[in-house]
Amino acid sequence: MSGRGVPTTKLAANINAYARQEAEVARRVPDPAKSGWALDAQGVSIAYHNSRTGEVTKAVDDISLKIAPGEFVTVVGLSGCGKSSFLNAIAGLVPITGGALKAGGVLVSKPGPDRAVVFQRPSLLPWRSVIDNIIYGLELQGVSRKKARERARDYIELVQLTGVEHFLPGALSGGMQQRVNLARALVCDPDILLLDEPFGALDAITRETMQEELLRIWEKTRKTVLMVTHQIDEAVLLSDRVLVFSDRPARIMQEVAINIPRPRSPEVKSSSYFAELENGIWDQIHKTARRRERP
Ligand SMILES: Nc1ncnc2c1ncn2[C@@H]1O[C@H](COP(=O)(O)OP(=O)(O)OP(=O)(O)O)[C@@H](O)[C@H]1O
Repeated sequence: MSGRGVPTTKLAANINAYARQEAEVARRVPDPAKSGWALDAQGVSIAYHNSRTGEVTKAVDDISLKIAPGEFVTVVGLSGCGKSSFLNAIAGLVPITGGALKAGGVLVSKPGPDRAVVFQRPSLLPWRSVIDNIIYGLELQGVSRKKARERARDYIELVQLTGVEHFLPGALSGGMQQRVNLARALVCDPDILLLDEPFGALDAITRETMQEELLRIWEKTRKTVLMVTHQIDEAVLLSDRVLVFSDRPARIMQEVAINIPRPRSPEVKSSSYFAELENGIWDQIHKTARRRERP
């Protein structure tokens, strides 16, 4: 890093932040070192190069982050700061241009069944029934339709779609379609679940229901989750840690440990501790927004 001309003070601050993250995770997660890190990002940078104009857009700058197996980590930040770029890089959909990114100890170079992504829009195949949408990924992996359908039953129950499994997606509400999307991701039994504003397209009431559902599903599956959201209360309710990204190019500006006992229910939102966490995160985001507004 020093070879790239990073000032010593900046380097020390990065190393300290990284060490703090590691210590914090180690405190809350029983033994991450034994099973290895679910995600290990070291100095990750992402830049987009427009071959037509020659313009380079730096989206992510020097992000270091370790996520332990079974942790639920959420990223928040201003629109366009680089959140999805970081998530897409972990998914193997966007190449990193600096640093190193490992999932389950293996360098990420392309998408893989160990990482499943749920986007804001369900993008279901309209001609396939609910169950056949859920098993699509399994079929692509070579699992027979019979076996895939058997495996899908548990997940249909988990996301509470029993009774509508033979419906076409067009007959489902937005919330139900997103349940299908979640089941489709979970049925492949990924090590990491990447959620990019999964409830961003839903109305407020459905979103609250889905947050509760995700809490319940996470309790049952204990998947490692990295989620991007614009909803600060959603981030606090669901996560073990919330990362506040700076404005573009994104860096980790603040890391907030959410020490609310689990299992959690939405009632925790009315506690003063919840409000304190939420307000602290909002303050950071507002500061960044004000900086962006300045000419
Ligand atoms: N494929 C791409 N090619 C060029 N620039 C891109 C590409 N994808 C994203 N960008 C740019 O990178 C920056 C970060 O985008 P990104 O989508 O990661 O931000 P975000 O924080 O997820 O935004 P939002 O919250 O609005 O979804 C933006 O300036 C965006 O225009």
